Amino acid sequence: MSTVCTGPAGTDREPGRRTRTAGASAARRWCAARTTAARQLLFLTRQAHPADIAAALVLHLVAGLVPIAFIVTSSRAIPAVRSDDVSAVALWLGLTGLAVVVLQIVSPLQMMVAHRVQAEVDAYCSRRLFADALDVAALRDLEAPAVADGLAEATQSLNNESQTPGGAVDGALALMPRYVQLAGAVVIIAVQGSGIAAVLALVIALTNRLGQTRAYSLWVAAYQAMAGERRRMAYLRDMVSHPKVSRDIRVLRIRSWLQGRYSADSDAYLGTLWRARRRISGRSFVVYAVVTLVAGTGLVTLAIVDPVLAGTLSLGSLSMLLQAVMLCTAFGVIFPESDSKLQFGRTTWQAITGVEAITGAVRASGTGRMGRVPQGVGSPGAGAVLVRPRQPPPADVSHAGAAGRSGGAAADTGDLITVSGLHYRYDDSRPVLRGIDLRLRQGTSTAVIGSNGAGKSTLVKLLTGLYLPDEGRIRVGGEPLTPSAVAGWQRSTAVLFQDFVRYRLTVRENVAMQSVAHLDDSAGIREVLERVGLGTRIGELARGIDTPLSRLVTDGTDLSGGQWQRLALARVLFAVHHGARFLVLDEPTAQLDARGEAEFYEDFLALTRGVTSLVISHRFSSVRRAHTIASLEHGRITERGTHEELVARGGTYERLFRTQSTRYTDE
Ligand SMILES: Nc1ncnc2c1ncn2[C@@H]1O[C@H](COP(=O)(O)OP(=O)(O)OP(=O)(O)O)[C@@H](O)[C@H]1O
Repeated sequence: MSTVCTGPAGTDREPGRRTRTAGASAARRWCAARTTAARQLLFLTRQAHPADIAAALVLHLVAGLVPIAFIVTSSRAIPAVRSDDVSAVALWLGLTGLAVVVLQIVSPLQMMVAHRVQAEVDAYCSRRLFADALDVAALRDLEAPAVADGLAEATQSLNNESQTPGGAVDGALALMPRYVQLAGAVVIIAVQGSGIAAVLALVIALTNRLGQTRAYSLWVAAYQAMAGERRRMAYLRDMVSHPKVSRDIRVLRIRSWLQGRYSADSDAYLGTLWRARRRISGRSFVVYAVVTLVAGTGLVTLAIVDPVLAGTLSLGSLSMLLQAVMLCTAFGVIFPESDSKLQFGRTTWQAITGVEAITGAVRASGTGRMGRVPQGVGSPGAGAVLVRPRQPPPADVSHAGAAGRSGGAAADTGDLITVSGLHYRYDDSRPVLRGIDLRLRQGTSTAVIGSNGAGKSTLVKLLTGLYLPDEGRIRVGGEPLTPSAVAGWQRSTAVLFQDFVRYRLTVRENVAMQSVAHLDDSAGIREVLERVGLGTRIGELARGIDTPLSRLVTDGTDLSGGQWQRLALARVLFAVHHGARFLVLDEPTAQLDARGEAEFYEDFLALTRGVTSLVISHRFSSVRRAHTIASLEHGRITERGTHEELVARGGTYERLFRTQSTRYTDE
C-alpha cells in the first residue's frame, strides 16, 4: 500500500526539496545581507577624503605584508645559521629586523589615518542626522517611542567612538591586513607544503571566521535588543547627577529605594545578557574550536608529515609552514580592531537611516511645493526697531476697549494666519482639536484661553509648524503651511513655550537663542533685559551678559524661576526686535508675581505693537487686553470676541472672568 501524503504540496510530499529550498533561500538572504552591508560600507567610505582612504589602504597593505615577510626572512635565517653562512645570516636577519622596524613605523601612521577617516565619515553622518531630525521631521513623528529610541540610540552612538559609522569604515579597512596575512600564509603553505593543504587551510580559516562573526552578530543583535533596559538604567544613574533630582532624593529620602531599584534592574539586565552570551557564544565556541582543532591538526599532518617523511623539508621550510598554519588556524577569532566597530557602527548607520525614512515620508507629503516661503514670511526687514510704529486697527477687531487698553490700534494689512477646519489627534486617542477656525490678522493680538488639557499648546504647535494637521488647513500669508514651508515660517516666529529651555549657556546666548545671527548685538540684549526687569540683576554680575547661567559651570550663576521666565521673555522680545513677525507666548507669566505680570503686559503690548501675537493664558487679567479672545473647550472654539463682548455675552468666559476677579479681589 502506498503512503498517502496529507500535507500541502511541496511541503510533506517533498521533504528533501523543501530542505534544499529553505537552504537556498537562507543562502540568498545571507548573500543579500552581505551585499547590503558591503554597499553601505562603500557608500560610507566614499564620505571620507579619497587621499585619506588611499593612505589607509597603502598602510594596511604594508601592515599585512610585513608579518609574512617576517615569517619568510626569519625562517630563511635558520638554515643560514646552521650552515655558518655569515653573509646570508646577516641578510636574512637584517631583513627580519627591517620588517620589525617597518611595522613599528606603520602602526602609529595607521592609527592616525584611521582617526581621520573615522572623523570624516562621522562628521558627514552627524550632519545628515541633525539636518533631518531637526529640520525636516515633524515633531509628532520624532515623539513616537520607536523613533525617539532610534534617535537616542543614534546620537548616543555617535558620541561613542567605537560605535560610529566612521568606526565601521575604519573596522572594515582594518580587515585588510588580516586578509593579506591569510593570503600570504596560504601561499606559503602551497609553496612549502602542498596545494591541497593550502586549499584546506583557506577553507578552514574562512569557515571558522564566518562562524565566529555570525555568532558575534547574533550577540550584538541580542545586546541591541536590550537598548530599552540600558536606557532605563542610565536614567536611574543620571538622576543622581541631576541637581534637581538629587535634591528630591534627599528630601524624599528615597536613596536606598533607588539603589535597590537600580540593583534589581542591573541584575536582571546582566542575567539576560549573560544567558544570551552563553547560548550564542558557547555553541559557536565549541563547534568552531573543535573544527579548528580537528581540522587544523589534520592540516598540519597533511602539510608537514608527508614532506618530513620524504626528507624533502628543510628546517627553514618547516618553520615557515608551522607559522603559516598557525596564522590560518588563528584566523577563526573575532578581530577586536574590526568586528565590534563593524557591527555597532552599521547599527548606528541603520538608526540614522531609520530616522531618515520618517523624514523622507514627511518630504513626500510636501505636495511638491518645496522651498516656497509664504508671503510675508521669511527674513526680517532691514532696520527692525524695538518699538514698532503704531498702525490703524483692523476692521473686525477694532474695539474701543481693547484698542484703548492695548495702548493703540493694530495694523489692518489682512490675515497673517488663517486656520480652517483644523483637526488633530495624538496617536489613536480621541481628537484634541476638532474643527478649529481662526483668523489672526496682521499686527493684532489674539488670546486663547481654556481649561487644562483643552488643546491650547497643541494649537500652538500646529501654528508654528511643529505638528502637521490631520485634517484642515493652515495658511500663512495666504499660502498653505506645507512641510517645505515650515522652516521659513519658523524663522519668522518667536515662541515662548510653557516649558521653555534653560540653556546652560551665557546670558547673551540665552537671550539671542531665537536670533543667533545677532549674538553680537550687546546693546539690544541689554535693552531687552532692562525691559523685562532683569537689568539690575545682570548688571550685578562680574561678567555681565557673558555670565554662564549654571552653577555647574565655572563662574556661572543661576536665576530664580521667575527670573528665568523674564529671561525667556527677553529672548522672544529680542527676536521681535530682529524682525520676528509672529509671536507666541504660551503661559508667559505663570511664574511671575501679580505685579510683574501687570508690568509685563504693559510693556509687552507696547514693545510688540504691529506684531501679530498669540497669547495662551489661564489668567484673564492677561488676556483681556488682546484684540481678540478665543475660548477653547474640548478641542473647539466655543466663544470669541473682545473682552467687553464676551463679558456682555454672559457665557463661560464671563463666568470664569467673574470667578477669577472675585478671587483676586478677595486676596
Ligand atoms: N505628546 C502628546 N501625546 C499624547 N497626548 C498628548 C500629548 N501632548 C498633549 N497631549 C494630550 O492632548 C490634550 C491637550 O493637551 P495640550 O497640552 O494641548 O493642552 P493645554 O490646553 O495646553 O493644557 P494646559 O493648560 O494644561 O497646558 C491633553 O489631553 C493631553 O493629555
